[in-house]
Amino acid sequence: MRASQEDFESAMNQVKLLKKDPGNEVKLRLYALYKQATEGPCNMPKPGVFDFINKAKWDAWNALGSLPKETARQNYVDLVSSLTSSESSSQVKPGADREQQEYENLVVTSEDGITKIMFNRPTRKNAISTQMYQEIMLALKAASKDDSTITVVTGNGDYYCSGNDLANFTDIPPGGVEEKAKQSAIMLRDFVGTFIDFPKPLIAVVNGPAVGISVTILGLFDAVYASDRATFHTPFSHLGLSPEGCASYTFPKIMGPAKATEMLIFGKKLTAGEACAQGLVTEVFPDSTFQKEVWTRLKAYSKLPPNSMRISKQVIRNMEKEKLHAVNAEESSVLQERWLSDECINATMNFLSKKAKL
Ligand SMILES: CCCCCCCCCCC/C=C/C(=O)SCCNC(=O)CCNC(=O)[C@H](O)C(C)(C)COP(=O)(O)OP(=O)(O)OC[C@H]1O[C@@H](n2cnc3c(N)ncnc32)[C@H](O)[C@@H]1OP(=O)(O)O
Repeated sequence: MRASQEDFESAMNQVKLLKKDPGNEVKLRLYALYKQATEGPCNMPKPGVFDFINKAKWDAWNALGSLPKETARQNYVDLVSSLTSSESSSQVKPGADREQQEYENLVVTSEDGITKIMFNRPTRKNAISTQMYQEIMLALKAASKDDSTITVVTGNGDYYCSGNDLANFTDIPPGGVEEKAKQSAIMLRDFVGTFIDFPKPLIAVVNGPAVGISVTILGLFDAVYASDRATFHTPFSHLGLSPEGCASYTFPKIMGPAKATEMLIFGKKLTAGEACAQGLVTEVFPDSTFQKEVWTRLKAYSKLPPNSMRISKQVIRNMEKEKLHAVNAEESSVLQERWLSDECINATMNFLSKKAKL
């Protein structure tokens, strides 16, 4: 069942009762979802650049694109529910393993045996900044030790994730671009390694389009549920790059070398249905019932015996671990060179100077 008007109104009241300020990103998200749910797609003229507050609100609302009113209403109710439950769980067990760490770019909640890690930069289509890579690693490490039985990764807003934040290329340290490439290769290897070693069932709830590294690492998840609005795009050649996230190994295994070539070399964008037919996605749901159906199923899975699930995952995955770490190291080292290539620098500059989009 979808969130009713009554659920929506009750969520609006609960927001007023929040004890803790949820922070500007979340408040903007609530504003945008409220406007989308009540008025539909953004219909206001874009405020001037110096009208900071209204520009931020406009950006947040506009970022929701053509998200249907009902989905926005549901997402609003879900977001409020995650805020209120994180407040009440920290009241019930302060200082215990349910304690929530503060993240700037993620919303992490733990409820019903499920830890949910939600990418939370909707105005940037959830692009992964350097800080966000670190936060995702921290959140996964915490989830591996908490008392939840399964861990879910999802996105806030109309996108699941638009991949690496291309602005990461502009933050060059005193050691120069070579030093930046070296540090980035280490960070990338650690980031992907955290997924390879994750001990519990790891599930992606792909709520919208997914790009780049957010697609490649899906090969390291245990199940991938997608809305029929989701697409899967790895435009590495267009960006002068090469695959990461172990996709050079997992994708040919999952879908066969020819289909993997179309995605990883030619940058073919797959619909959710195509990705499911090729084995990258477990199941596709209509967007209108996506959240409801997926979370009902996940709640049922989270009640299965946790040790049995962990051990089964080990049995399924452990034989591959050594190979996956070797692939990860090789992909990261190849990328370290690629980032310094003219092909990559030109593609990134074209995007950042707004001359190109995917
Ligand atoms: C020296 C070496 C340093 C290396 C550091 C790297 C570290 C690890 C790297 C790991 C390897 C990962 C590889 C990848 O993930 S490759 C994929 C990269 N992603 C992209 O190329 C996507 C780029 N974005 C787009 O093409 C479009 O934004 C998109 C199609 C996703 C959406 O288009 P739409 O028109 O719907 O929305 P907007 O473009 O208006 O987006 C809203 C604002 O968000 C900004 N945005 C979106 N995605 C990104 C992104 N990936 N990086 C940076 N910014 C992004 C977009 O620019 C808009 O901003 P403005 O409102 O300011 O215009």
